[in-house]
Amino acid sequence: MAKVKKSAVKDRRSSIVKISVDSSEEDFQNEEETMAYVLSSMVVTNNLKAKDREEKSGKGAFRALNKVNRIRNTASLQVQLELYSRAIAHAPLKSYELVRAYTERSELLLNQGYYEDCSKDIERISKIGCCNEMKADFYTRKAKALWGLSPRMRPEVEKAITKAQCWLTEVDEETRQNIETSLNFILKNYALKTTFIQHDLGELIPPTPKDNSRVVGASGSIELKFSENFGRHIVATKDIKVGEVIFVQKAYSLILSSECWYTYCWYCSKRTWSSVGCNNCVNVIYCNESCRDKAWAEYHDMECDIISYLLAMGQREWLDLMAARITIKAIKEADPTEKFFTDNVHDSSKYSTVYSLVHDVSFREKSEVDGLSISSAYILHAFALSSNLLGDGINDIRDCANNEWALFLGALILKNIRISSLNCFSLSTPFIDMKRGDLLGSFASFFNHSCFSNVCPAHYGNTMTFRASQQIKKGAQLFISYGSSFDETPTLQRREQLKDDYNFWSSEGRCDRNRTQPRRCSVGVAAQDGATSTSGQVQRMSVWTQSRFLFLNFPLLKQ
Ligand SMILES: C[S@@+](CC[C@H](N)C(=O)[O-])C[C@H]1O[C@@H](n2cnc3c(N)ncnc32)[C@H](O)[C@@H]1O
Repeated sequence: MAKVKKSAVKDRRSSIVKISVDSSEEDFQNEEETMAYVLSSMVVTNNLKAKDREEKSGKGAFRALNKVNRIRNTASLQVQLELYSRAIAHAPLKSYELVRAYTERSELLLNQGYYEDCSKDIERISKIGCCNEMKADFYTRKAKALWGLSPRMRPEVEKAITKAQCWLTEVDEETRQNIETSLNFILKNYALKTTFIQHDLGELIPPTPKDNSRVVGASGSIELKFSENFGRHIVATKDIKVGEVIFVQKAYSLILSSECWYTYCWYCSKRTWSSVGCNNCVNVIYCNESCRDKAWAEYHDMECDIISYLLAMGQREWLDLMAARITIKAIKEADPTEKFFTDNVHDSSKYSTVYSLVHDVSFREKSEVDGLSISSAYILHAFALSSNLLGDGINDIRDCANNEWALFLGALILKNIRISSLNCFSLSTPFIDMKRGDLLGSFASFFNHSCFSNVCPAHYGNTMTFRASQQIKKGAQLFISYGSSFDETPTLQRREQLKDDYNFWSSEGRCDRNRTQPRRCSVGVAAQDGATSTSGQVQRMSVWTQSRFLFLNFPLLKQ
């Protein structure tokens, strides 16, 4: 589970509205009362206008293009590709700047052996169309990329070469000679560079269990229970073997970390080298047109402007974006008060299941609790500015305090930000020790914590998977670990952290025992069982490493 950074909610940089909230004397009954208080406490210094958010412009695209040209000889490939993605996101649709950004990026991708990605960019350029002087160069690059894809593309390569030759009349003498040399070289002996292989770990995602009649995506070996001590929790209905798939679901919502905004897809979270931008805003990129269209249909049609306004206000935290996204999805589903089992079935793709998640943050530090309320006011402000959800009547954000519908929406946002702060999972990146985002999935949030967890989460793209990392006896509770470095954290510190972040004093199983010896992790157990092993003894791996290891090795376990 991700922990909310306390500094993040305290440090608000916005100069648009200033809010000072001291709710210590107040006793709010519900989220609406809290929002009414916060909204009426706002001091508006400068109401945000439509022109204040960043819009697509040739200038914005050029800024990124010029930068990449300045640092070309020193910057890494990744930095250059990120700048091209920025340029593409900022360039107006069908503009010269967009064609230039795709052209330069396709050249870079070609030189690096990313033939498939290069071909995608070439396809996009041909859809927009480029000027006649660029066409000879364009078809030459196309010929190289096609040949790089497969020697079987030879007929298409030759077609592209013929087209390139046709357009040679449009270029100056020096360029013509260069292109001709290049074309002759392709025809005779164009030496293929090694093709860059992109690992798609999607094939390692286990099949989704279908044998639980009450929980979509869950195995029939588990059920949801409730007790005073643990609240809702998951219990084994039969013996579960190491490696067994417990639960697979598409995350209800996924927000990328800000450092990944122009390198990973905003919809599926996969790394992208040939991104496309949103047709409207400059803030998001997708790995392809299909992810862009799905995001637009599911939430980005509303979210697009809201993110732009939030960024203009200086609100860049994942938690703010997560709460806005969930609220939008709830509005689109339009039945946020449904019970969390609809027709007796828990379906994690429905907002009603998110609505029921734990959201009581009253045990947290007051500044943090107030920070969440203030963030919600900013998000509501962005909703009011960017959509007609609140009608035309809201000129000043303080008006929301007296508007019934605005208060309802504000309360929903506050609830969602609280839910997000208590229930999200970190999304790590295979092979790199880097957090690339945060995920929310409703049923996934019913796993309680144990420092000796028996279930291992591993998320790929926007799919969340949970497998047994130890044998689990019928009747036993299933636990995950809420901390990624708990293996190295002394018991008292671990327990205090859990108390601060989640309000329980961990006493389950052996949580209270001090760890002086590194414990043998469950992969080691699997290895001993003879299922798979690299070294036979895998010890003392962090939970993060363990989950990655499990994720990569379980397909072997199945054999
Ligand atoms: C993400 S929720 C887990 C599901 C939760 N039990 C429920 O009823 O929805 C996290 C909350 O569960 C409870 N919890 C998690 N692990 C626990 C444990 N080992 N002992 C007691 N309570 C625990 C805490 O109240 C914590 O804030």
